[in-house]
Amino acid sequence: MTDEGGAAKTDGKETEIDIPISVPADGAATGAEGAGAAAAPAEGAATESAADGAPAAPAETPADGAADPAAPAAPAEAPASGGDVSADASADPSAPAAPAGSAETPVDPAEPGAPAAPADGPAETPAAEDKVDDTGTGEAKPETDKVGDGGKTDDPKPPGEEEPKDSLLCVGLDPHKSELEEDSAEGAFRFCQRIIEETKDHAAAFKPNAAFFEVYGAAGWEALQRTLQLIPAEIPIVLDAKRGDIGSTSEAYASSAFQTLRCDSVTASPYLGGDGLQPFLKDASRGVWVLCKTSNPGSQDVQALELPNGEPLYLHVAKLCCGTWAKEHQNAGLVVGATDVEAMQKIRSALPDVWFLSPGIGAQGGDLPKALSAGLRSDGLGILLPISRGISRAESPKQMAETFRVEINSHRVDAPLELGRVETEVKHGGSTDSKDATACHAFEASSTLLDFGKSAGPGPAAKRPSSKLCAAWRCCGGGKGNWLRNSARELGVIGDFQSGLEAIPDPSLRSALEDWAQKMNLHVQELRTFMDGAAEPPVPPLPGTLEEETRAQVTEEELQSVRDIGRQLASHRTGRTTDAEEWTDPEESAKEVEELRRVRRQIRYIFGGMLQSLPEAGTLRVEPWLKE
Ligand SMILES: O=c1ccn([C@@H]2O[C@H](COP(=O)(O)O)[C@@H](O)[C@H]2O)c(=O)[nH]1
Repeated sequence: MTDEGGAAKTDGKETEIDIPISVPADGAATGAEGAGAAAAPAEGAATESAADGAPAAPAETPADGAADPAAPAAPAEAPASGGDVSADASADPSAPAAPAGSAETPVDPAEPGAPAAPADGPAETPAAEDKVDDTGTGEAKPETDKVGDGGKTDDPKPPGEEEPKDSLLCVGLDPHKSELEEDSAEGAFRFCQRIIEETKDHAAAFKPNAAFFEVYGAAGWEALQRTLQLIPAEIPIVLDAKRGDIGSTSEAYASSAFQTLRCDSVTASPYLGGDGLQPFLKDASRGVWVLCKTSNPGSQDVQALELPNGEPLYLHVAKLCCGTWAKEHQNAGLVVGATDVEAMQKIRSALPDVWFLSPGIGAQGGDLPKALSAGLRSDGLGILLPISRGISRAESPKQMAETFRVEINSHRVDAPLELGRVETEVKHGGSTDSKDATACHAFEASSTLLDFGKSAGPGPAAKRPSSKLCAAWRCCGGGKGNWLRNSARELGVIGDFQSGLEAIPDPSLRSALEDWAQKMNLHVQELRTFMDGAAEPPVPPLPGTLEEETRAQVTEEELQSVRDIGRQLASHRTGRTTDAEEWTDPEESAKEVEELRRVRRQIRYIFGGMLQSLPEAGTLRVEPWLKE
């Protein structure tokens, strides 16, 4: 699932894909959405019976489902109204669709190309005509009819104009028997109907777990199919079925998940190897979430085994999967439980762009802030957080979904800085200078912004370099209203350019950074005036005009100056000077010196011969010329 995974279309709307199966919609989250932070889950709890991590979600008893502490039964009558949830098509690159993300090819956070897994955008679904009739009626159901009301929305917006969902929350649909009003397939269906209806405005994706339907036999399977049809067409579906078998059997599993059930992505086990996953991976418009480091305590038993090279098995799986098996379409994401922050960090360091599906928040006790800090990509995306009981068992699933979404988003603001700190820690071999890291992060963000700004512009999301950051810069030159708002919102992520600069000891570097920060803050201010409606964004210059050329030149110059600052900053970080020679890799320079010596020998040989043959040769002194 890479952000570049291409445009994904669902229901006629284009979105950029980042991940394999449609992911969360738009990027940037600002804490401003509502504060209400949900209480952070108990730290470190990784057992199911541990503290309940969800804001106010009841802790789970060991035996799932059985002794459920008075879980409020879900009223079953909620009508399935259509989805008016819109996937972010504009700013985001990353709507979850399929997991994306390649191992070795870091996708540009800001953009481009999130790992094929949860793609930054809904994965394409097959055309309606191609769909297999799964209704038993003999009629193929058009994709838009996935929504309970026939796919209609109250206020349909033209493609590209939808409001961003701005969520990384994946609502789990796990109809535990103990939570049903009626222990039957119909009871399971009604439970899901209510959850979908109440949470769809906050869900970046839905994740039904097949087990809870299969338990009711044929009627349960039918309930699953009916449930899937209630999910608004623009919200991607992660089928949690943990498939994977020998290739020929996986073909049937893949066909069941993608054609029969029309899900956008599916969870699968890596332990049968690449051939067992290929049937799921071969369709670029679908995604696979490969079980990498699961959220249960027993994941330590096998997944964490240490390989001879010192690497845990899960890390090897992650690299193999995203770097080799899913290389072609980058449509694999990784299931990395939010209960193991260390594993999240390790995998994130190795695979900066891959999407994670990270269950474990809520009933399993995962620590949300820590998980986000460890797993978010530097663009504030890259994780889908599936939460089932933490939402379904709340008195109001609707409110709980909102609380989770807001809570998650509030951490997305800080996480990149925190990531920067972690990176710096690594680079410094353990010593931490978080202020310095803050500056580094800010620099990186701005440099990305400039890079993307150069090619950004209004137009179909899939054609833009995706990213929120790009919009931020260039939107001064004329994004559409929606895009502009998104951009400005996204600036919340990188808005405080000043922070930490006073900690830079080198006065010239500090002053360069301050100049740059001032400039970036002016852009932020300008964007805010557009956002407030106090000013209209300027009409973008026509391509090829003098104004356009001047703008391009200014951008190029600024880009250069930001790069210079970057070099200084890196120099400050590493303790090396910016002197070009000292930056040279010693091995490389040894090779270069050797090559120069070889060339010099040749010159000496050729010219020496020529000179010797000249009549004046006897009076010429060649050696000094040929000395170093
Ligand atoms: O590592 C994994 C993989 C999958 N799951 C599934 O996610 C949900 C979690 O439910 P909660 O109620 O939010 O704990 C459930 O369907 C699991 O089977 C997981 O938990 N961990």
